[in-house]
Order: sequence, then C-alpha cells, then structure tokens
Amino acid sequence: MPFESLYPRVTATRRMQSMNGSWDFQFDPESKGVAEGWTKGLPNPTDMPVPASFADVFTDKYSREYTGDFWYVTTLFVPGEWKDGSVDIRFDSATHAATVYVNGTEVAHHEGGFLPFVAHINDAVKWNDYNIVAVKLNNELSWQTLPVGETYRLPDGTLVSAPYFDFYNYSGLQRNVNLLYTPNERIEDLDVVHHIDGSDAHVDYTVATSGDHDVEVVVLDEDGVEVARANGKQGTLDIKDVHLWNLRAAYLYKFVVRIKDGDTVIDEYFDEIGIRTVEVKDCKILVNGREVYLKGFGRHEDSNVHGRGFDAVMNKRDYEDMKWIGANSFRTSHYPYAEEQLYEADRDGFFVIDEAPTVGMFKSTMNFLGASGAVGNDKPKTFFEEESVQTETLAIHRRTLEEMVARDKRHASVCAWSLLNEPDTTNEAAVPYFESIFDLVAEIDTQKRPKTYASIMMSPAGVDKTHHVADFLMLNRYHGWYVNGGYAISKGTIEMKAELEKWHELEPTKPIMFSEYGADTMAGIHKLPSVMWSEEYQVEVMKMWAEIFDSYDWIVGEQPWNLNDFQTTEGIMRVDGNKKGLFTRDRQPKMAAFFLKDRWTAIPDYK
Ligand SMILES: CCC[C@@H]1NC[C@@H](O)[C@H](O)[C@H]1C(=O)O
Repeated sequence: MPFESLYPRVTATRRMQSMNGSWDFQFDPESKGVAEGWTKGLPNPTDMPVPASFADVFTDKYSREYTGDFWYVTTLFVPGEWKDGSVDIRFDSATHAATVYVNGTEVAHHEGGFLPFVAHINDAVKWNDYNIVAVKLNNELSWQTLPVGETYRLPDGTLVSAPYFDFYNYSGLQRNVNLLYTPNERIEDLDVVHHIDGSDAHVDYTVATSGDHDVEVVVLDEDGVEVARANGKQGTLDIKDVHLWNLRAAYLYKFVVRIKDGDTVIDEYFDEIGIRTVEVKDCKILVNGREVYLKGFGRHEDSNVHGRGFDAVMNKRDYEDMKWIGANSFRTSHYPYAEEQLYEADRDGFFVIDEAPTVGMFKSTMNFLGASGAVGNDKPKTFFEEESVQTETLAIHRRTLEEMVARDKRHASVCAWSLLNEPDTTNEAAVPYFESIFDLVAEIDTQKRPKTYASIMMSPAGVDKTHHVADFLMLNRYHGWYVNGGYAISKGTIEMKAELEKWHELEPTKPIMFSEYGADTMAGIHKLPSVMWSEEYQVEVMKMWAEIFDSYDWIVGEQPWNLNDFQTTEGIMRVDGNKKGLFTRDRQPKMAAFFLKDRWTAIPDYK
C-alpha cells in the first residue's frame, strides 16, 4: 500500500505520463459490461473529460442523477523501454469504487472514492504498443460505504442515491490519473518525526524500499543548500539553525531519498517537508510550542459544472480568498482532499484538519428531507447499534484511515485528524467503535498529531458518549439557524454558553474549537431589519458567534460553514445547494466575509 501513497514525481530514475484528457464513457445500468466485453471497448460511448465529475456536464436528469455501474475506457501507449521496471497506473481517486482492466485482464480493485490506488500493469500490457485501459466504477451508497447513505429503486427500476450527507454525490474519475515508471527496486515510503531542540531540529526518519540496497537521505534548504545527510533506512537528520514551518509563515525543506549501489543511484524520490511540531496541552493547541488561534473554514471540493472534479484554478482562488479574509486553517470536510490541496497548504502555511470520508453516520440527519429521501426506516435509530456497522463498516473505516494517514502523514499542514463528521454519539454502541479507530490512528501516526471528530448538535455535552477519545473538541453548532434562528438569536447565545460551560466541566484540559456554525444566505438578498437568508442576517449570526468565542480563552478556533456555497442533493431545504458560504459558489464574497476579514486580520495566528 505505501507506494500508492507516494505522490507521483519525475526524478532521475522515475517517469510519469498523464492520462488526463478525454476518455470513452458509458453507463452500465444492467451491470452487463464485464459479460459483454466492455473491458476491451464500449459499445456506444460518449466522451468524458478526466478529471471531472460526470453529473453536471449532462443536460438530462437520468444522466445527471445516474447511480450504479459506469465505465471509462482509454487507449494507452506503453513505452517498450519501461519493460525493465515497474509500470503502474495511479488513480488519485475513483469515486466510490473501481475495478481496472488492461487489455481485458483485471489488474486492480479499490473501494473508497477519496484516496489514491495503483494498478500494476506489467503482466497485462503489450510493450511499445497501444493498450486498452478500462475502469468500471460504481457510485452506490450504503451503510458500508464511506460516505454513508442508501440506494433505492424508483418504481421503474431506476436506482437513486440517498446520501446521509449534505453534499451532492458527485462521482467518477475526479482527480488526476498518471502512468508511472519506477525501478523494480524502489522507494515505497518515507516517514518523518520532527523534534525541535532550541534552534536546531532532529528529524527521525524511516524509509521503506522494495529491496536490500542501502539508502541515503539528503536535506536541502530552500536555496538548495545541503543542511543534513544520513545513511540507512532509519536514522536521525540533525538540522542546525532550523527554519521552522509556521502558520502563514511556511518553510519547506527538500528531503531527497536515494537507493544506492556504490555510486549508482537505483531509485530517487523527494518530498517537500516543513519541520514543525503540533500538540494539545492545557486547553491549547500548540504549533512549535506556541499557542495558535485557528481562523478558517469547513470547505468542499466543489465547483460549477466540474462538480468535485479536481480544479487547480478554483483551488487557487480558494486559497487567495482564504488569505484575503485572514484565514490560517481549514478542515477537509468531509473527505480527504486532493494531494495538490495539501501541498498548497504546506506552501501557504495553513493548519489543516484532515478529515476522513466518514460522514452520514447519524440516521436522523439523513439527507435533510431531501427529494430523494433516504428510506432505511427499517434500521435502528442509532447508527452504531447496527451489527454490520460494528463489523464491516468498522473494517472499511480502519482501512480508509490507514490509507489517509499513509498518504498525508508527511505534510506539515496536516496538523490534526478528524476521524468522523457528525456521528451518532448518543448511544453507548458508539464507544467501542470510536476507541477502535482512535487507537488505530494513535498507533499508525508516528507524529502523534491530535485527533478529534466533529460533534453534532443533536449530541451535546452530557449526551455525547465518546468525547473521552478526542484530544480536542470540535463542535458543529447552529444556533441562529437550525435552532434559535431569526428574532430568537439571542436565546442561541445563552444556550450555547451553557453548553460550552458544561463541556469545559466535562473536559477541563481540552481545548474546544468550532468547525461549523453559520446561516444559509442568498447572495443579493438584503433586508432592513434583517431576516433569515439575507446577507445582513449572516453578518448578525457571525457577530453572535464572535461574542461567544471571545468569552472563553479555551476556545482555540473558529471555522464557519462554509467557505463557499456548494451543491447538495435537491430537497425542500436546499435552493440549488447549500448557501451557508461566506463566498458564493463562483467565489465572490458576501457581506459577512467583510465582517470576518476585519475580525480575523485583527486576531494574530499565534496568541
Ligand atoms: C446540523 C448539521 C449541519 C450540517 N453539518 C454537516 C454539513 O455537511 C452540512 O452542510 C451542514 C448544514 O446542514 O449546513
């Protein structure tokens, strides 16, 4: 698995060829593609850009809402000179499940739509010739998919997605696809643990390779000057007068790893790594031993027409908007984002709460009365009482966490993990499940980053049964919107402060941050006095929350929901998507963004 977690790079020994572009595409509603030979070509394809979600490119309802099996097929030339090494296709994601075929031979299967996997193709290719690459995907949701939902049939047999989450179930080959060449003896993993020692740093490292030759690691500063070197697959790199990575003041070293046979370089890989520590202590979150205050957002990878398709332009605009407003952090709600997003956060010095795609584990929030209305009423009211959740879903969750940590562990920006969003923690059945996944991440994350989950308002202080596993508390609360909205907003302050004081009593040493709060706001609606949905009201809600946050020194961060308006399932509570953005879906600020800009530019990143 580790090789799949290494971000693809070209080096002196590695080659890479993009497979992005136009692929053949066809729905397979009767799941007959394998039997009918679609692995070698589609009978009646259309063309589909990769990377992209397929939904919003279509103009007909059947295609947009399609749920079930669907295929992508392309022709791939594989250079003959690559025969002496390992040739793999890396899918940065395939949502939600994928089976890969080369010239009709199955070469990979992966479940989980937000993390990479590779298909090793040496034994299936025609060298120095054209090959057929076919990918069969499926986007159905269940209690054993992450994210969680249901799939049901209309009377005419059409499958319908019923997400238990408030974002559109976009799917497809939504991130980059690359053909990779690496030597047979190759670097497969790099792990680093940073220790700050006055003005110096000591970096414990571990390299995994597929062979027995020795390894060297060289560290270069941003001017390309060597600052440390070590030999062996494990060791410590001592960096004098270290330039630490900090919030909004990033510094990245280049760690160059080589497998060597004497002077011959067998394989070379590098990563850009910021040196920092992060910990929770005495109701504070500390980066490099200094107390931080997090200002930022819950986000989505979401944009018009592209859907959840990787969009470097939109990502760049999002970072520029976040820098403009004075943010220093974000949560990858509600799934691991594209690696390019984390490299951007490394470069810009953003504190990232890296969230697993475990959303929807609370039946009563299923789909927010969405038009497609989830139908699992035959199931127990609390998610974790379901036997299949305690067995199958837990196994899938653990594997997903292993993949997420393996992929993201070197990023300086990844400063904390969120293992679930808004799970049902009202019932004791959640406790063993939570302890299993939190113990797992504690074991596999060598940097021992703080871990948490986003707490839902239906499981408040005194009801929540699992808060003991969290290193810090992260609350999603909606006074001023779902409760105590409009003219009752003042009641929200009273109730929220009462709950916060109960949380502090329950967990007196743990810092608390808010990972969601806000109000749906239609850009352009103005009312005096304000009414809900108006821009003026969103400002009032932000002001209400600001007063609450400023009342307690153990509140360490504020991340309103959401950076941008985003697409959801249609339903009576969504007006072409969720409108809680501080920016519109085309990334333009609403009135409340200017309030937050004034507030956040006056709050230092470090207390
Ligand atoms: C009461 C739960 C609120 C909910 N939290 C998860 C987000 O993914 C949704 O978008 C947000 C909302 O309804 O706006």
